[in-house]
Amino acid sequence: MTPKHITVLGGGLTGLTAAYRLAERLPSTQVVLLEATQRLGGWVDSHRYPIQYTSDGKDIRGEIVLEGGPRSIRPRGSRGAVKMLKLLQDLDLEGSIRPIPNSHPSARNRFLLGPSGSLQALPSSALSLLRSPYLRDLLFGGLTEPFRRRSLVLDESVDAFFRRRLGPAIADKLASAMVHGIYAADSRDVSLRSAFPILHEAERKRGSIVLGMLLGTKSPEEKRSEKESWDELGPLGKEREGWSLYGLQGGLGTLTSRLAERVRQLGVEVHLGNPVTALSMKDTNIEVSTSENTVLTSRLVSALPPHRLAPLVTLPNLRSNPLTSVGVINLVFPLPPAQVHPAGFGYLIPRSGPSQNPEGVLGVIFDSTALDTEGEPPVCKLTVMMGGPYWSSYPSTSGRPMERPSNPTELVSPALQHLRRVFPHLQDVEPVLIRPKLHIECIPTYLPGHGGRLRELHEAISSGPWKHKLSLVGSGYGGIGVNDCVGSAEEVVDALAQGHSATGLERWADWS
Ligand SMILES: C=Cc1c2[nH]c(c1C)Cc1[nH]c(c(CCC(=O)O)c1C)Cc1[nH]c(c(C)c1CCC(=O)O)Cc1[nH]c(c(C)c1C=C)C2
Repeated sequence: MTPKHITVLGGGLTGLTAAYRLAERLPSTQVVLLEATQRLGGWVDSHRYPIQYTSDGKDIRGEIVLEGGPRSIRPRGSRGAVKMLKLLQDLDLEGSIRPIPNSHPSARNRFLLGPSGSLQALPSSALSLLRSPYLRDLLFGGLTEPFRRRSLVLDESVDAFFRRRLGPAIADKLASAMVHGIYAADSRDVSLRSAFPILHEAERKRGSIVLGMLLGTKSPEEKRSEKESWDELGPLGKEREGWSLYGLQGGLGTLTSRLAERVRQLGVEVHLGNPVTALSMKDTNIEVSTSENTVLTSRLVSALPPHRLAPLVTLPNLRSNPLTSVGVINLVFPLPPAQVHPAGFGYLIPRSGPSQNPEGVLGVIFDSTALDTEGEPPVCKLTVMMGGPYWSSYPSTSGRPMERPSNPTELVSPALQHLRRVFPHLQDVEPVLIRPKLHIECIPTYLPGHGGRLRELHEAISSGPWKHKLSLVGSGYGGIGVNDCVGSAEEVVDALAQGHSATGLERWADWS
């Protein structure tokens, strides 16, 4: 039966996608969207800024886009990748897609910051591997990896997995940096199976990562259904094969703004500044109390981070994962990027001690060459990402807790200090624009055992008072990427629109 009334909790990308699809696919259902803050869009944070400076006696003016949160989207890899492109098509945003081709410097040139403070290119081809400082570690790790024994443990940390299969050098240098760049967390804390399921599957099915990558891990049925869903996108499904990543004109905020617009056009009741204070059952309905009013609803779709839902419901495992906080500092220098850094995506910094990395920086993005900046003045845009595991000791593996600043402006001086050490050319150049942001508890750290805990949560919803009433979506559960978030919302709405019930956690029902 079609629910009469559905309330979506949380107005970030996931909640907006859920509200939009519900309103579109269930036109006779009243959809309400409750957002605690005064703004829709969540961690997506794109802004346009005017820029003006003088260079060689010339007055330079223009506008630039800065991203304080996620900035690019992968056109492959996760279940949500195809759903994201379909969403962009349905929102008439196909023309705003700015692809980064596979041949673009940002796809090919990715760096690690070495212990001596110099940039080391990550190999992107067989030839570049031969010149890579990681040649020995990668060759030794890669050649011996297929002969290493499988683990009997159900889940382990990313660090333990890489150490076991590829040796300590790869675990310390590459894996720790990769986890900094995605989870802003310590690789010793993050579950391999939840964060990189493809690597877990490669070992389980082929006994080796190398063989898994060479031979693949998907069944013919899985490959066929994946191909069918890409084909449904029409020519775009083919075009995206040539892309490494894509952005959107105006930044990812273009997507959340369009969603917000459509949600309102479709008649969704949007309440801002309205945090939920209590949830309780009233016969077959749920009473949702907020600081302002009370709504009686037949179903809830929660896009809240699990720890925010935890005080409102009696369900297990909602507080099991810690969250990391990240300092994101956008800096704009009045110089052409080529005078500062090599063209490329940016660099990540492996786990390092206070003498090498006193500021606790995780990585730096070369925004001017990482994404399409057509039409912008020739400035050098850099984003310094800092904090994460260096600001927390949970579960105490980082070993060097630094105090998290309380005010974003405190991030500026360490970010500049770091950049001027790596790029001495910036020593005497003042930025023309600085935008520091402190994202408190923005990314969940999926600890080992996360999948098993999601199974318990799924069972608790399916068998208790929340049965047929509550769906969970968003980055707290099945993936932190923008594709994952959109994918989770789409899957739940698909089920509801077909008259099924969905906890949103069905994928974990058979986790063992
Ligand atoms: C606020 C900081 C974020 C950090 N990680 C994420 C955010 C929002 C989430 C994230 N970052 C990446 C992925 C994987 C790709 C995906 O599924 O979308 C996720 C989920 C990869 C990534 N990391 C950085 C960029 C620019 C990208 C996208 C490009 C790519 O996939 O190759 C840079 C970066 N992000 C963080 C740090 C510390 C960092 C350092 C340079 C944390």
